[in-house]
Amino acid sequence: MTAPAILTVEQMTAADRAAIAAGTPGLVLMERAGTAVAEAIRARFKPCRVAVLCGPGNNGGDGYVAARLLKRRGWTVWVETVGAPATADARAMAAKWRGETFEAGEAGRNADLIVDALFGAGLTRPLEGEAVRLARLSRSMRGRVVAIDIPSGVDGDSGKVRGDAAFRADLTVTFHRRKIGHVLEPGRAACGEVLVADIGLADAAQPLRENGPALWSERFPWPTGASHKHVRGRLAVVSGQQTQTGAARLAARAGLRIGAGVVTVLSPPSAVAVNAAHLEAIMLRAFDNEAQLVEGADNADAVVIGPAAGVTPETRGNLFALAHTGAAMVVDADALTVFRDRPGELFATLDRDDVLTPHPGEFERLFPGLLDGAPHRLAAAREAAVKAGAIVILKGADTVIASPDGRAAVNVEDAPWLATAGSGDVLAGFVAGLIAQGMESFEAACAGAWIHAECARRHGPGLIAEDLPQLSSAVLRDLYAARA
Ligand SMILES: NC(=O)C1=CN([C@@H]2O[C@H](COP(=O)(O)OP(=O)(O)OC[C@H]3O[C@@H](n4cnc5c(N)ncnc54)[C@H](OP(=O)(O)O)[C@@H]3O)[C@@H](O)[C@H]2O)[C@@H](O)CC1
Ligand SMILES: Nc1ncnc2c1ncn2[C@@H]1O[C@H](COP(=O)(O)OP(=O)(O)O)[C@@H](O)[C@H]1O
Ligand SMILES: [K+]
Repeated sequence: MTAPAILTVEQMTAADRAAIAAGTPGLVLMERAGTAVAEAIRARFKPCRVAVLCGPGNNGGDGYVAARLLKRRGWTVWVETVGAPATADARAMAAKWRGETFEAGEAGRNADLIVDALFGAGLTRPLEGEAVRLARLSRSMRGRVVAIDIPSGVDGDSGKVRGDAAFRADLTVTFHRRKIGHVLEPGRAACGEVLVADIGLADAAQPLRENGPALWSERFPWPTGASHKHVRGRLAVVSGQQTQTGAARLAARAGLRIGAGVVTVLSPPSAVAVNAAHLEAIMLRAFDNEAQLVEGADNADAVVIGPAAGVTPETRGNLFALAHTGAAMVVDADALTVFRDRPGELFATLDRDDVLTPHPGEFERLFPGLLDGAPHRLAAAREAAVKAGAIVILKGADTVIASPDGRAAVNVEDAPWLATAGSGDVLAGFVAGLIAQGMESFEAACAGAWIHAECARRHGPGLIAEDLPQLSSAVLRDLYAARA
């Protein structure tokens, strides 16, 4: 089982060319593409009046095919063009279309459903003129817009809108694999549901992967009959001061739930009483200086440092001290922010199996200008991983996980319920809990991020961070039942 790849436009074009070179004509690929679109529409909508908006390139070519096939099934269909067909394949498909054709804006009637076949991967400049008007119209047609390949105006390589207008679709039918523009915002939201249709192409090498069990489940660290708690993995979590202890406990609980055998909260003296009052299976050890912290983390396989740790010199010192213990570090929140003026010191301390878990604000503090300067957040995360020499989880609706060795994955399913205080602390605990059990750090980061989002999806509205560790049990049970 391999996780589905996510391609750049160039990789997609290469796959397309390879198929044509191997003997499948472009027209056959286009017929398959248009067929997939027509089938998807027939599966989701009742017969209605359809306007297929066809651009000059091969995206328009797919549109002519879909129009023909829907009309053959008795649907009322017309084509509205923005530019005459300009590629050989699009011209051939336009010639096979025998129905009504208008220049966009001249049909003089309204459709129940519009199919956006204006531009796909080949969009080279912002939408103009009539295309802009149609893109704006699509925004007011909720429930009635299908995009072919990608909503026109969205850049396939970044998810960004070229210029200031792009289509918004309810369903996007793309081919072979998702492209980056389907998974990164705002393109991701503009796509609506994404259906990936197989048109018989082969995969490219070293691509971005969809994050999901196929990527890591074969190497998930399940206990065996010979396991005992110390073998299962030891996790330590550094607590903040007296009034800031909840975040560390959330991380600790998450680590325990996800299977670490022994979890210890390492607490400054001021916070020992409050931590003690709230911990049961999780152990507690006080530390008053770096030496005691290292002693407390002795034998830990992984540590979490940062959640509500305090943006203080002590947090920096604690991180440096833990870096020498041999435990893999998951560095989150305050332990990221505290290096804002000296990120190089953090990077010099990290090993390649350490994990940084910044949200975009923390990312900007460590890698100033990188998010805005990079073509998209995947590229930013990849560059950050190389710079830091560690795994980077760039959090958000479209969470990206990147390794300095070039591997990268992205969460493709929505989990908006995670936008709640403390959920990031739980993520840090999940990831560290998996690393403690011996899972390789990139795969642990991917598994932690996917399980985190899956917990939220299963719970839905009303989720609070405290719910997440408990919710992981059902997700783990299903993964366990599905293991090979
Ligand atoms: N790859 C595959 O395997 C398969 C791909 N398939 C399909 O092909 C699609 C990609 O086709 P494509 O490369 O022809 O690009 P597409 O966007 O249709 O048109 C580019 C044309 O538009 C023009 N143009 C660009 N921007 C413009 C603007 N703002 N305003 C006006 N014009 C603009 C641009 O002109 P230029 O900039 O070059 O002057 C060029 O002439 C893909 O999305 C999928 O649907 C399937 O058939 C199955 C197999
Ligand atoms: N709209 C969203 N959709 C999916 N996940 C989200 C969304 N908003 C936030 N998240 C996730 O919620 C978590 C929030 O973490 P973080 O910002 O560190 O919050 P906190 O510090 O309160 O724990 C991250 O894992 C992030 O990816
Ligand atoms: K399109």
